[in-house]
Amino acid sequence: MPSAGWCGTLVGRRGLADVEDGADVGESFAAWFAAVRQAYGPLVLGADPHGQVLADWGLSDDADGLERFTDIVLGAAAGTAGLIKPQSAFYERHGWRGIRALSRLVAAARGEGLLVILDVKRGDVGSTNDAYAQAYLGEGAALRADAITVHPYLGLAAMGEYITRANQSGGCLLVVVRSSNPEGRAVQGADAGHGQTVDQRLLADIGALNARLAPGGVGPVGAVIGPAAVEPPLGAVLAAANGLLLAPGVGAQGASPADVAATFAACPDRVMPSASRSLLAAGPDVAALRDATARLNEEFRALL
Ligand SMILES: O=c1ccn([C@@H]2O[C@H](COP(=O)(O)O)[C@@H](O)[C@H]2O)c(=O)[nH]1
Repeated sequence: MPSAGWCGTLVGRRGLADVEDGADVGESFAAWFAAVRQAYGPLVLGADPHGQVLADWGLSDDADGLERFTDIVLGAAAGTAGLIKPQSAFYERHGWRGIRALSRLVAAARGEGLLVILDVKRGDVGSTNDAYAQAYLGEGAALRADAITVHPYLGLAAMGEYITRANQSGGCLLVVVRSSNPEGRAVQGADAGHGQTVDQRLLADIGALNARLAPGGVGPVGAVIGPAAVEPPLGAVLAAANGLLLAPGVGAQGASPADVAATFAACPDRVMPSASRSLLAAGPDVAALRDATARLNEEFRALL
């Protein structure tokens, strides 16, 4: 799929898959992430049109406001960041018009060569997961993203269609393993037997999946891990998962770039730190938002 290119640096996407120096970035999300990380840094710009953000930007909290929000965020992200993460909830609350705005954002961002992580946190029984997977991942998906987030409470084994589609289309499935909010600990830190907590067990299972799908490489199944010093530390288990790691909670929820570096010291090159409200506070001026994004990306680049 041809893309508009960013400042002449990254000139293609999966399918064309070229970078300036002629290296082949390959077909996978992981390969494309490695390329954008090198070009811009690992930061994910969170595109969350909270009511408060829209108000602060002088936009209406309706579909028109979402469309304007989309133009500003796209203008700031293109050429500054390699990844964008819209949170579906903030679009869904405006019904079909909100979904239309989200669809335009996702398609336009992908067209600009950005990797789009749609934070939609699905997860159901297998037959319903199949339908969600058809909606978001792979060729012909109605709202096609490069990656989506899912909850594993109904079992990783029920997620076959997400994984197949992500793997076949160069996408990524991001499983919520250790969330950024403290309320998640009661479940995520529970004893899963064999001396493992639930989050450790999930990472081990993700590692087994990736070992089968991408032996020796970074596989299509990743994890969502909050960047906080929480017991037990995940360290080597994170590295052994052999997947990409989305780290939300930077800024507004209190995590700093140093916290991210400490949490992911075992595999810094696989982390995708994400910030929404703290970055959006720099808007609505496109140049100011772009500068804030570029600065945070540089900070992460120096640490990870
Ligand atoms: O554990 C998680 C998983 C996802 N999120 C999402 O990330 C952003 C955070 O926004 P900030 O404004 O940077 O706090 C939001 O979309 C959450 O749904 C998370 O925070 N924690």
